[in-house]
Amino acid sequence: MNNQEEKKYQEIWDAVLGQMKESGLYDDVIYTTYIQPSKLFRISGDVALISVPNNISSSIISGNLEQWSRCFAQATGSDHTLQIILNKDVEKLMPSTVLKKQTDSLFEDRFNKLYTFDNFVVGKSNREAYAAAIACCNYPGQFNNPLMIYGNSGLGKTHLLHAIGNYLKENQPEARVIYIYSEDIVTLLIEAMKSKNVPGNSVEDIKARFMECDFLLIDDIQRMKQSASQEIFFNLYNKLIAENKQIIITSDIHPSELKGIENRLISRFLSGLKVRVGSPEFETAKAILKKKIEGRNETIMIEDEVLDFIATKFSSDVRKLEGSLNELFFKAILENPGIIDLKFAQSVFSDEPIPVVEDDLSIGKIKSCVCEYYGLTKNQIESKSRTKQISNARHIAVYICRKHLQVPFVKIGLSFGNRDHSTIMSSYEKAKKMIKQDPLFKTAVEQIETKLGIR
Ligand SMILES: Nc1ncnc2c1ncn2[C@@H]1O[C@H](COP(=O)(O)OP(=O)(O)OP(=O)(O)O)[C@@H](O)[C@H]1O
Repeated sequence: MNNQEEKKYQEIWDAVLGQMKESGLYDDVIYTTYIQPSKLFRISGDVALISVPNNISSSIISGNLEQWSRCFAQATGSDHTLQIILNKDVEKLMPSTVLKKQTDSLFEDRFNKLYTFDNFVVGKSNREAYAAAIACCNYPGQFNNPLMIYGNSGLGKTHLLHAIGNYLKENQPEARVIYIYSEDIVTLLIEAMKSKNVPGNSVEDIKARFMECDFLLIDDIQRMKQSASQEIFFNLYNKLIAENKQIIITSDIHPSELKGIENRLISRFLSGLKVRVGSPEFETAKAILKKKIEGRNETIMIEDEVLDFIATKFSSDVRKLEGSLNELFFKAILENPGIIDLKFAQSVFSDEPIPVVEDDLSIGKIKSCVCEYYGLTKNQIESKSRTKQISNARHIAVYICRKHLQVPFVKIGLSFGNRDHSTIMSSYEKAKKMIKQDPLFKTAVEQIETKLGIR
């Protein structure tokens, strides 16, 4: 109930009490003790709920209910059935704190100001999702409804939802936007089901509030698991779509793999646009790191090579990329190395497992092709062996990786038995030299390139 409503109820009830007092029906002490503390709790349709402190008050008022009803009609100008309830039962009719808090704040601006489109680094892995998000802001409900953004944890899905919210606030301030976690919708609907007789908080009321939105942004739909509320959500969802309200949903798995969500709902999700955000490729990961460093006011310098190292090591999850920066700067404050160089970074992350690098497929392909050419195993090419055949094969593989994938030496090193970047760099230089000096070596390189279809 808002303040205005509360004030109105107070005025009505004061008028009713005034008339009843004047009627002389009650002794002064009875009136002050048992009647004056009563309140008009709520008017719902043609029912008015009167709350009283105890059973005695209830019996006294109920004993002259007709007269009370007449006074009430005079005060409000219409007929109502009066129902008396005890204060202690009012609690039961009140919306739970969760429900109240959440419905009150449905349209609140909950967007993290740092999560904007400008701060979102766009690369191959997320371009589609970025473009679709912007399109939804500008053409709501028209093309991509719903828009499902899915992908592993920590890859920027929530960032995009917040970016939409921030963008709309700036460019379409009149747009009504709800941002909500899927489990909060469930809580809200279940609470509404429980308070079905509470005016203002029934399922229909909650649905009506959702219908006021122009954009519904639902984060982490994979957590929506309560079947009891899904029927209601299903109806609400259909109504929103029918009225061209733009729905944007994130999920950490492809919508077709969602568990615990009714098939008919999944098929609705599948009918919209589904865009995946993947792990950032090396350049994007590095650009994200740079962006995050820009946003910090660090005085300590960080060498570019270190960014290569981190971008290679942690690119499977942007949250980990950020975490690694935090860790680096934290350790740098403690140990004061002057500048954060590769050696320092390697020492900080020496316990981290060697990652499976995303582009490994290409590096892996090159390695396999070289191994096949020389009749070696993958273990041999990655080993520390310096026999001519094995080291030549390794130099060629490193050379081709660097030349054709343009990946940093640090990254190649991780795929070659976690070798140091300087070792890989010298392997590459050796290969370049041998191509000039040794025709057999040069032919081997060319034949392998031909086999790989890159010549
Ligand atoms: N392309 C990007 N540009 C800039 N920052 C990014 C990018 N992708 C992710 N981030 C940052 O990574 C962090 C994690 O992103 P976010 O919370 O959006 O991930 P998520 O995909 O929603 O993960 P979850 O599924 O666990 O909720 C955030 O700080 C976000 O700003």
